[in-house]
Amino acid sequence: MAIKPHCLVLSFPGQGHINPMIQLSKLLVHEGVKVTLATTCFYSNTLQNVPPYISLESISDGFHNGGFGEAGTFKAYLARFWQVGPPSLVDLIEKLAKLGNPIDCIIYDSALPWALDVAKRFGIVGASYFTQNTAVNSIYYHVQLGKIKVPLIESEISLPSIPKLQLCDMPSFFNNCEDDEDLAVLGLATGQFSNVNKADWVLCNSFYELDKEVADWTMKIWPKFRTIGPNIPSVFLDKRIKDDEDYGAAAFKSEEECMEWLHNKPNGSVVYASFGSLVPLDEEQMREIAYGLRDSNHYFLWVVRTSEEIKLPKDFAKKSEKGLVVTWCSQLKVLAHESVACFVTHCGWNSTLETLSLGVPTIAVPQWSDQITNAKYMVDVWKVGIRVPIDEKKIVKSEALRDCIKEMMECEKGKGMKKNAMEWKSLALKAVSDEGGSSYKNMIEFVNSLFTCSQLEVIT
Ligand SMILES: O=c1ccn([C@@H]2O[C@H](COP(=O)(O)OP(=O)(O)O[C@H]3O[C@H](CO)[C@@H](O)[C@H](O)[C@H]3O)[C@@H](O)[C@H]2O)c(=O)[nH]1
Repeated sequence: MAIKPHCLVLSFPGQGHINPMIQLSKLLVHEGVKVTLATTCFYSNTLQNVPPYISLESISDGFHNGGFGEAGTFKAYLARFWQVGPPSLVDLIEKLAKLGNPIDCIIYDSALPWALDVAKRFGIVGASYFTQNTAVNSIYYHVQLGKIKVPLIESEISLPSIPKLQLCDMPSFFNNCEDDEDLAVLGLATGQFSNVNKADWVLCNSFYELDKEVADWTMKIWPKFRTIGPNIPSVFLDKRIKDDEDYGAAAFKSEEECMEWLHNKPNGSVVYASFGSLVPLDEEQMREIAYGLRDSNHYFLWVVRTSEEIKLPKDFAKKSEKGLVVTWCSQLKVLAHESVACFVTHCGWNSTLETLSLGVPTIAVPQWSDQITNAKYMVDVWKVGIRVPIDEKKIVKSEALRDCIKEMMECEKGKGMKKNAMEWKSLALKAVSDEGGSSYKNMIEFVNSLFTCSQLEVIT
């Protein structure tokens, strides 16, 4: 007879959220926990290849035919979701209980704080899961407390356990929060902390060694704060989960042919560029990136999502002697490929953890939100990257990008950053290793607590 706790893992609809949460789900299953993964109805229908051992369920956000797109604005989307989501989550929990599948714990995306109230209503464990950097979380927490104001008046800010940050290193909203949409996203970011002090656990997709000071500080605020990352497919780090080489939750289709293109390039010769799943670039920025990559005269592989392709300059070939543009790729396989030398990145938190875990130095072109602060850490704290300067219109010019690529690929500075990135790779691996790694120990502590929680299902 075996006893398995049952976790409901609830993700905000978005690639940057579902990727680490599905990875967390796989780890839980590997440690003997039963997992149901849930996200919104529309988003769950777009997911491809969720592993069969994870049940997929959905809740309503009020927009069954098109998620954000149908809502028109992000503000309207969140308002409706916050109204419809909680009762829909209640229905799901009741449905699973009726089917003989009661939930023992909800691990909810910290962006959905109302899920904790639902967990409390059912008397089950509520664990908040943060998909962003601990330092960024601390910044938003201080906004929630009213200790930092937006927009920021000071030019520099000092927070406990974080290096002094200039205004230009703070999440984008501190500089530019003029419209309702930015305010809605800022509200989402600070709302993560509205009730987190009541959470039974506060989990974070990071690892202790990456930022010990802020992790120690956070543990003083929330004693049940634990770093359990990097939550990336196992093949690229600890290899504990067999054949786990893909998140399995892509809403985009990967163009696998780019792997063949990479195989034919010399080791350490290719610049990989991607701006994640969400942020649109404006046409001028797209043109400057295109020419910067081209003029570097190095091989480049660039991900331009289908919705962005229209903005490519008319004279820019998607396939040329030096370059290849694809609409999506298996980013981890690309970063792990020996021909890839560096990563031109928007510094989304998943891309940041992935590049550190695979020892690839970065050329930072942050766009928005937490990406700005992640870039600061890449350059000044972890020392794995160069940030491309912006002009007075906040555009990265092609010459600036070209020069940074040349510096990374052709100068001693680039070699130093590669060395540092390889050291982070080794620390990330140690953190998830089952031989006493910090994230591994934290994960086991959390899982063990689930095995002792009250509403356990007995499986014969
Ligand atoms: O061709 C591609 C491009 C991306 N990815 C994956 O898509 C994810 C992208 O995530 P991330 O790098 O975090 O970027 P966003 O999609 O932009 O993520 C959003 O969510 C993140 C987590 O909250 C935030 O840090 C970002 O600022 C926010 O834009 C990563 O796992 C990538 O490996 C691919 O698999 N193939």
